[in-house]
Amino acid sequence: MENQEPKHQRRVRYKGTHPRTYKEKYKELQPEKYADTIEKVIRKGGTPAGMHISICVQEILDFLQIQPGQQGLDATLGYGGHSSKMLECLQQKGHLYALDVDPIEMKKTQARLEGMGYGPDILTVKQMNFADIDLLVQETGKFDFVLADLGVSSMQIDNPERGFTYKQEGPLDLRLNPEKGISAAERLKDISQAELEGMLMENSDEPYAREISMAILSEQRKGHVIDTTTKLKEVIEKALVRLPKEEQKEAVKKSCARTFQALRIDVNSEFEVLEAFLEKLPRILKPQGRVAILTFHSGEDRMVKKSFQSFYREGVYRDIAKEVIRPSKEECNQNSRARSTKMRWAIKA
Ligand SMILES: C[S@@+](CC[C@H](N)C(=O)[O-])C[C@H]1O[C@@H](n2cnc3c(N)ncnc32)[C@H](O)[C@@H]1O
Repeated sequence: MENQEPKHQRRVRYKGTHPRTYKEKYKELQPEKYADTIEKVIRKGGTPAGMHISICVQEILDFLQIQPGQQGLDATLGYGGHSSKMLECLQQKGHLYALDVDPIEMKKTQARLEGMGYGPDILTVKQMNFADIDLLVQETGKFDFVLADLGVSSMQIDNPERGFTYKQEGPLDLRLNPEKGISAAERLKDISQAELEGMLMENSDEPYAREISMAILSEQRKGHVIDTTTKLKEVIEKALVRLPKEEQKEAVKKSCARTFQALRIDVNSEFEVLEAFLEKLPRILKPQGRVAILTFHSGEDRMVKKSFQSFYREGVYRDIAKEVIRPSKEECNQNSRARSTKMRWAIKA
Protein backbone atom coordinates (compact mmCIF):
# COMPACT_ATOMS: atom_id res chain seq x y z
CA MET A 1 0.00 0.00 0.00
CA GLU A 2 2.74 2.49 1.03
CA ASN A 3 4.53 2.29 -2.35
CA GLN A 4 1.45 3.00 -4.34
CA GLU A 5 1.74 5.99 -6.72
CA PRO A 6 -0.63 8.84 -5.80
CA LYS A 7 -3.64 8.63 -8.11
CA HIS A 8 -3.55 11.20 -10.89
CA GLN A 9 -6.29 13.73 -10.26
CA ARG A 10 -7.86 15.26 -13.33
CA ARG A 11 -7.78 19.01 -13.23
CA VAL A 12 -11.25 20.54 -12.91
CA ARG A 13 -11.98 22.39 -16.10
CA TYR A 14 -12.21 26.15 -15.69
CA LYS A 15 -15.70 27.21 -16.68
CA GLY A 16 -15.06 30.92 -16.87
CA THR A 17 -16.99 33.58 -15.05
CA HIS A 18 -20.02 33.50 -17.30
CA PRO A 19 -22.56 30.75 -16.86
CA ARG A 20 -23.13 28.74 -20.00
CA THR A 21 -26.28 26.79 -19.49
CA TYR A 22 -29.79 27.65 -18.43
CA LYS A 23 -29.25 25.66 -15.20
CA GLU A 24 -26.00 27.46 -14.36
CA LYS A 25 -27.41 30.85 -15.19
CA TYR A 26 -30.46 30.61 -12.99
CA LYS A 27 -29.66 29.77 -9.40
CA GLU A 28 -33.41 29.76 -8.83
CA LEU A 29 -33.56 26.38 -10.57
CA GLN A 30 -31.94 24.88 -7.47
CA PRO A 31 -34.34 26.25 -4.83
CA GLU A 32 -32.90 24.13 -2.03
CA LYS A 33 -29.50 25.88 -2.49
CA TYR A 34 -30.54 29.41 -3.35
CA ALA A 35 -33.67 30.33 -1.35
CA ASP A 36 -32.29 33.86 -0.80
CA THR A 37 -31.93 34.44 -4.59
CA ILE A 38 -35.53 33.34 -5.12
CA GLU A 39 -36.78 35.76 -2.48
CA LYS A 40 -34.76 38.59 -4.01
CA VAL A 41 -36.20 37.96 -7.52
CA ILE A 42 -39.78 37.92 -6.16
CA ARG A 43 -39.21 41.11 -4.12
CA LYS A 44 -38.08 42.91 -7.29
CA GLY A 45 -41.34 41.98 -9.08
CA GLY A 46 -39.82 39.16 -11.14
CA THR A 47 -40.62 35.47 -11.38
CA PRO A 48 -37.77 33.10 -10.44
CA ALA A 49 -36.80 30.76 -13.28
CA GLY A 50 -38.55 27.40 -13.05
CA MET A 51 -41.45 28.89 -11.05
CA HIS A 52 -44.74 30.55 -11.86
CA ILE A 53 -46.47 33.09 -9.63
CA SER A 54 -50.23 32.55 -9.70
CA ILE A 55 -52.39 35.56 -10.53
CA CYS A 56 -55.64 36.80 -8.93
CA VAL A 57 -55.54 33.97 -6.39
CA GLN A 58 -57.73 35.72 -3.81
CA GLU A 59 -60.20 37.01 -6.40
CA ILE A 60 -60.56 33.46 -7.76
CA LEU A 61 -61.02 31.85 -4.34
CA ASP A 62 -63.51 34.56 -3.27
CA PHE A 63 -65.57 33.84 -6.34
CA LEU A 64 -65.35 30.04 -6.48
CA GLN A 65 -66.39 29.65 -2.80
CA ILE A 66 -64.96 26.13 -2.66
CA GLN A 67 -66.40 23.86 0.04
CA PRO A 68 -64.86 20.65 1.40
CA GLY A 69 -66.36 17.65 -0.41
CA GLN A 70 -66.78 19.43 -3.76
CA GLN A 71 -65.42 18.27 -7.10
CA GLY A 72 -63.40 20.79 -9.11
CA LEU A 73 -61.37 21.16 -12.27
CA ASP A 74 -58.20 23.16 -12.84
CA ALA A 75 -58.13 23.12 -16.65
CA THR A 76 -54.60 24.60 -16.77
CA LEU A 77 -52.43 23.12 -14.02
CA GLY A 78 -49.14 24.90 -14.89
CA TYR A 79 -46.99 25.23 -11.75
CA GLY A 80 -49.96 24.15 -9.62
CA GLY A 81 -50.18 27.41 -7.67
CA HIS A 82 -53.93 27.80 -8.10
CA SER A 83 -54.44 24.04 -7.71
CA SER A 84 -52.66 23.98 -4.34
CA LYS A 85 -54.84 26.84 -3.06
CA MET A 86 -58.01 25.13 -4.29
CA LEU A 87 -56.86 21.89 -2.67
CA GLU A 88 -56.35 23.73 0.64
CA CYS A 89 -60.01 24.82 0.47
CA LEU A 90 -61.11 21.21 -0.05
CA GLN A 91 -59.44 20.19 3.25
CA GLN A 92 -58.74 16.66 1.98
CA LYS A 93 -62.45 16.11 1.21
CA GLY A 94 -63.74 15.95 -2.39
CA HIS A 95 -61.57 15.86 -5.49
CA LEU A 96 -59.65 18.11 -7.83
CA TYR A 97 -58.93 17.14 -11.43
CA ALA A 98 -56.14 19.07 -13.13
CA LEU A 99 -55.27 19.14 -16.83
CA ASP A 100 -52.27 20.32 -18.81
CA VAL A 101 -51.09 19.64 -22.34
CA ASP A 102 -47.42 20.07 -21.41
CA PRO A 103 -45.95 16.69 -20.49
CA ILE A 104 -42.65 18.23 -19.30
CA GLU A 105 -43.87 20.68 -16.66
CA MET A 106 -46.94 18.63 -15.75
CA LYS A 107 -44.88 15.76 -14.36
CA LYS A 108 -42.78 18.13 -12.23
CA THR A 109 -45.88 19.85 -10.87
CA GLN A 110 -47.60 16.57 -10.10
CA ALA A 111 -44.54 15.41 -8.12
CA ARG A 112 -44.37 18.75 -6.27
CA LEU A 113 -48.07 18.57 -5.31
CA GLU A 114 -47.70 14.95 -4.27
CA GLY A 115 -44.82 16.06 -2.02
CA MET A 116 -47.21 18.58 -0.45
CA GLY A 117 -49.55 15.72 0.48
CA TYR A 118 -51.90 15.89 -2.50
CA GLY A 119 -51.89 12.33 -3.81
CA PRO A 120 -54.34 10.49 -6.10
CA ASP A 121 -57.01 10.27 -3.40
CA ILE A 122 -57.60 14.03 -3.63
CA LEU A 123 -55.93 15.06 -6.91
CA THR A 124 -55.96 13.52 -10.39
CA VAL A 125 -53.55 15.06 -12.91
CA LYS A 126 -54.17 14.30 -16.58
CA GLN A 127 -52.29 15.23 -19.72
CA MET A 128 -55.26 16.43 -21.74
CA ASN A 129 -56.29 19.42 -23.81
CA PHE A 130 -59.11 21.37 -22.16
CA ALA A 131 -60.88 21.29 -25.52
CA ASP A 132 -61.73 17.68 -24.59
CA ILE A 133 -63.58 18.37 -21.31
CA ASP A 134 -66.65 16.61 -22.71
CA LEU A 135 -64.65 13.36 -22.69
CA LEU A 136 -63.31 14.06 -19.20
CA VAL A 137 -66.77 14.61 -17.70
CA GLN A 138 -67.87 11.17 -18.91
CA GLU A 139 -65.28 9.68 -16.54
CA THR A 140 -65.56 12.12 -13.66
CA GLY A 141 -69.13 13.45 -13.53
CA LYS A 142 -69.91 17.19 -13.41
CA PHE A 143 -67.98 19.86 -11.51
CA ASP A 144 -68.83 22.34 -8.76
CA PHE A 145 -66.05 24.66 -9.84
CA VAL A 146 -63.75 25.14 -12.84
CA LEU A 147 -60.74 27.39 -13.35
CA ALA A 148 -58.87 28.12 -16.58
CA ASP A 149 -55.76 30.33 -16.46
CA LEU A 150 -54.93 30.57 -20.15
CA GLY A 151 -51.67 30.87 -22.03
CA VAL A 152 -48.20 29.87 -20.98
CA SER A 153 -46.49 29.50 -17.63
CA SER A 154 -43.33 31.31 -16.63
CA MET A 155 -41.44 27.99 -16.61
CA GLN A 156 -42.29 27.45 -20.26
CA ILE A 157 -41.31 31.01 -21.24
CA ASP A 158 -38.07 30.95 -19.26
CA ASN A 159 -36.81 27.66 -20.68
CA PRO A 160 -34.94 28.60 -23.90
CA GLU A 161 -35.18 25.01 -25.14
CA ARG A 162 -38.95 25.56 -25.61
CA GLY A 163 -38.43 28.57 -27.91
CA PHE A 164 -41.15 30.77 -26.38
CA THR A 165 -39.04 33.91 -26.10
CA TYR A 166 -37.00 36.04 -28.48
CA LYS A 167 -34.88 37.09 -25.52
CA GLN A 168 -32.89 33.87 -25.47
CA GLU A 169 -31.37 31.67 -28.15
CA GLY A 170 -33.24 28.42 -28.70
CA PRO A 171 -35.05 26.30 -31.28
CA LEU A 172 -38.12 28.04 -32.75
CA ASP A 173 -40.59 25.56 -31.30
CA LEU A 174 -43.34 27.27 -29.24
CA ARG A 175 -45.44 24.14 -28.77
CA LEU A 176 -47.05 23.64 -25.35
CA ASN A 177 -46.78 19.93 -26.06
CA PRO A 178 -43.54 19.42 -28.02
CA GLU A 179 -44.52 15.78 -28.66
CA LYS A 180 -47.47 16.76 -30.85
CA GLY A 181 -48.11 18.84 -33.95
CA ILE A 182 -45.51 20.93 -35.74
CA SER A 183 -43.06 23.50 -34.39
CA ALA A 184 -43.19 27.18 -35.33
CA ALA A 185 -40.06 26.67 -37.47
CA GLU A 186 -41.83 23.96 -39.47
CA ARG A 187 -44.96 26.09 -39.73
CA LEU A 188 -42.94 28.93 -41.26
CA LYS A 189 -41.39 26.66 -43.88
CA ASP A 190 -44.51 26.27 -46.04
CA ILE A 191 -46.48 29.38 -45.24
CA SER A 192 -47.41 31.95 -47.88
CA GLN A 193 -46.72 35.63 -47.29
CA ALA A 194 -50.46 36.44 -47.27
CA GLU A 195 -51.24 33.73 -44.72
CA LEU A 196 -48.40 34.84 -42.45
CA GLU A 197 -49.46 38.47 -42.69
CA GLY A 198 -53.03 37.45 -41.77
CA MET A 199 -51.78 35.36 -38.84
CA LEU A 200 -49.75 38.27 -37.44
CA MET A 201 -52.67 40.66 -37.77
CA GLU A 202 -55.39 38.36 -36.45
CA ASN A 203 -53.46 36.78 -33.60
CA SER A 204 -51.62 39.81 -32.27
CA ASP A 205 -52.63 43.00 -34.12
CA GLU A 206 -49.07 43.36 -35.45
CA PRO A 207 -48.83 46.80 -37.15
CA TYR A 208 -45.82 45.70 -39.24
CA ALA A 209 -47.40 42.40 -40.32
CA ARG A 210 -46.73 43.08 -44.01
CA GLU A 211 -43.08 44.12 -43.52
CA ILE A 212 -42.33 41.17 -41.22
CA SER A 213 -44.07 38.55 -43.36
CA MET A 214 -42.32 39.86 -46.49
CA ALA A 215 -38.94 39.82 -44.76
CA ILE A 216 -39.45 36.23 -43.56
CA LEU A 217 -40.47 35.00 -47.01
CA SER A 218 -37.59 36.87 -48.64
CA GLU A 219 -35.06 35.22 -46.26
CA GLN A 220 -36.53 31.82 -47.06
CA ARG A 221 -36.31 32.43 -50.81
CA LYS A 222 -32.59 33.07 -50.30
CA GLY A 223 -32.40 29.58 -48.81
CA HIS A 224 -32.08 30.76 -45.19
CA VAL A 225 -33.96 28.56 -42.73
CA ILE A 226 -35.54 30.40 -39.78
CA ASP A 227 -35.35 27.71 -37.16
CA THR A 228 -34.10 29.53 -34.06
CA THR A 229 -35.48 32.32 -31.89
CA THR A 230 -32.49 34.53 -32.67
CA LYS A 231 -32.80 34.05 -36.42
CA LEU A 232 -36.44 35.16 -36.28
CA LYS A 233 -35.50 38.16 -34.14
CA GLU A 234 -32.83 39.15 -36.68
CA VAL A 235 -35.34 39.00 -39.55
CA ILE A 236 -37.73 41.22 -37.57
CA GLU A 237 -34.86 43.69 -36.99
CA LYS A 238 -34.21 43.73 -40.74
CA ALA A 239 -37.91 44.23 -41.49
CA LEU A 240 -38.05 47.33 -39.29
CA VAL A 241 -34.71 48.79 -40.37
CA ARG A 242 -36.38 51.76 -42.12
CA LEU A 243 -38.01 53.04 -38.95
CA PRO A 244 -36.42 56.16 -37.41
CA LYS A 245 -33.36 55.13 -35.38
CA GLU A 246 -34.77 56.38 -32.06
CA GLU A 247 -37.95 54.27 -32.47
CA GLN A 248 -36.31 51.13 -33.75
CA LYS A 249 -35.22 49.39 -30.54
CA GLU A 250 -38.62 49.67 -28.84
CA ALA A 251 -40.49 48.78 -32.04
CA VAL A 252 -38.38 45.65 -32.59
CA LYS A 253 -38.98 44.54 -28.99
CA LYS A 254 -42.74 44.93 -29.32
CA SER A 255 -42.92 43.33 -32.77
CA CYS A 256 -40.82 40.40 -31.56
CA ALA A 257 -43.18 39.85 -28.60
CA ARG A 258 -46.25 40.06 -30.87
CA THR A 259 -44.77 37.84 -33.60
CA PHE A 260 -43.82 35.14 -31.09
CA GLN A 261 -47.28 35.37 -29.54
CA ALA A 262 -48.97 35.06 -32.95
CA LEU A 263 -46.92 31.98 -33.81
CA ARG A 264 -47.60 30.42 -30.40
CA ILE A 265 -51.34 30.96 -30.79
CA ASP A 266 -51.15 29.40 -34.26
CA VAL A 267 -49.08 26.27 -33.54
CA ASN A 268 -51.15 25.49 -30.44
CA SER A 269 -54.52 26.34 -32.10
CA GLU A 270 -55.21 28.44 -29.02
CA PHE A 271 -58.32 30.22 -30.32
CA GLU A 272 -59.84 26.99 -31.62
CA VAL A 273 -59.34 25.07 -28.35
CA LEU A 274 -60.67 27.98 -26.30
CA GLU A 275 -63.77 28.09 -28.46
CA ALA A 276 -64.35 24.36 -27.96
CA PHE A 277 -63.80 24.72 -24.19
CA LEU A 278 -66.26 27.64 -23.86
CA GLU A 279 -68.88 25.82 -25.91
CA LYS A 280 -68.63 22.64 -23.79
CA LEU A 281 -68.31 24.36 -20.39
CA PRO A 282 -72.02 24.48 -19.42
CA ARG A 283 -72.26 20.72 -20.00
CA ILE A 284 -69.57 19.94 -17.44
CA LEU A 285 -70.85 22.25 -14.68
CA LYS A 286 -73.34 21.15 -12.01
CA PRO A 287 -76.33 23.45 -11.42
CA GLN A 288 -74.93 26.49 -9.52
CA GLY A 289 -71.44 25.39 -10.63
CA ARG A 290 -68.91 28.24 -10.91
CA VAL A 291 -66.27 28.95 -13.53
CA ALA A 292 -63.51 31.57 -13.56
CA ILE A 293 -61.27 32.28 -16.56
CA LEU A 294 -58.08 34.35 -16.70
CA THR A 295 -57.00 35.68 -20.10
CA PHE A 296 -53.89 37.56 -21.25
CA HIS A 297 -54.90 38.69 -24.71
CA SER A 298 -57.75 40.92 -25.92
CA GLY A 299 -58.85 38.33 -28.51
CA GLU A 300 -59.23 35.66 -25.83
CA ASP A 301 -61.08 38.00 -23.47
CA ARG A 302 -63.51 38.89 -26.25
CA MET A 303 -64.23 35.19 -26.83
CA VAL A 304 -64.86 34.55 -23.12
CA LYS A 305 -67.08 37.63 -22.79
CA LYS A 306 -69.15 36.74 -25.86
CA SER A 307 -69.63 33.12 -24.84
CA PHE A 308 -70.64 34.03 -21.26
CA GLN A 309 -73.05 36.72 -22.50
CA SER A 310 -74.64 34.47 -25.08
CA PHE A 311 -75.23 31.58 -22.62
CA TYR A 312 -76.49 34.11 -20.05
CA ARG A 313 -79.08 35.42 -22.52
CA GLU A 314 -80.19 31.83 -23.17
CA GLY A 315 -80.56 31.23 -19.42
CA VAL A 316 -77.77 28.63 -19.33
CA TYR A 317 -75.77 30.78 -16.89
CA ARG A 318 -77.75 32.42 -14.11
CA ASP A 319 -75.14 35.15 -13.57
CA ILE A 320 -71.93 36.40 -15.20
CA ALA A 321 -69.28 39.03 -14.41
CA LYS A 322 -70.67 42.35 -15.66
CA GLU A 323 -67.24 43.92 -15.81
CA VAL A 324 -63.84 42.45 -16.35
CA ILE A 325 -61.85 41.95 -13.12
CA ARG A 326 -58.23 43.12 -13.04
CA PRO A 327 -55.47 42.22 -10.58
CA SER A 328 -54.82 44.94 -8.00
CA LYS A 329 -52.12 47.58 -8.54
CA GLU A 330 -50.08 45.95 -5.75
CA GLU A 331 -50.26 42.59 -7.50
CA CYS A 332 -49.15 44.14 -10.81
CA ASN A 333 -46.25 45.85 -9.03
CA GLN A 334 -45.24 42.60 -7.39
CA ASN A 335 -45.67 40.50 -10.53
CA SER A 336 -45.15 42.23 -13.88
CA ARG A 337 -46.74 39.26 -15.67
CA ALA A 338 -50.10 40.14 -14.03
CA ARG A 339 -50.43 43.43 -15.91
CA SER A 340 -52.28 42.08 -18.91
CA THR A 341 -54.56 39.73 -16.93
CA LYS A 342 -58.34 39.89 -17.24
CA MET A 343 -60.68 37.71 -15.20
CA ARG A 344 -64.28 36.82 -15.96
CA TRP A 345 -66.67 34.43 -14.24
CA ALA A 346 -70.02 32.71 -14.74
CA ILE A 347 -72.45 30.70 -12.60
CA LYS A 348 -74.50 27.87 -14.13
CA ALA A 349 -78.28 28.14 -13.77
C1 LIG B 1 -50.69 30.36 -17.11
S1 LIG B 1 -50.27 28.69 -16.94
C2 LIG B 1 -51.19 28.16 -15.55
C3 LIG B 1 -50.57 28.48 -14.23
C4 LIG B 1 -51.31 27.91 -13.04
N1 LIG B 1 -52.63 28.45 -12.92
C5 LIG B 1 -50.53 28.13 -11.76
O1 LIG B 1 -51.04 28.73 -10.81
O2 LIG B 1 -49.40 27.65 -11.68
C6 LIG B 1 -51.12 27.95 -18.25
C7 LIG B 1 -50.92 26.44 -18.36
O3 LIG B 1 -51.97 25.94 -19.18
C8 LIG B 1 -51.47 24.98 -20.05
N2 LIG B 1 -52.37 24.98 -21.21
C9 LIG B 1 -52.46 25.92 -22.19
N3 LIG B 1 -53.39 25.57 -23.08
C10 LIG B 1 -53.93 24.41 -22.66
C11 LIG B 1 -54.96 23.55 -23.15
N4 LIG B 1 -55.60 23.83 -24.27
N5 LIG B 1 -55.27 22.44 -22.44
C12 LIG B 1 -54.61 22.15 -21.28
N6 LIG B 1 -53.60 22.91 -20.79
C13 LIG B 1 -53.28 24.03 -21.45
C14 LIG B 1 -50.06 25.44 -20.36
O4 LIG B 1 -49.28 24.35 -20.78
C15 LIG B 1 -49.62 26.02 -19.02
O5 LIG B 1 -48.99 25.06 -18.25
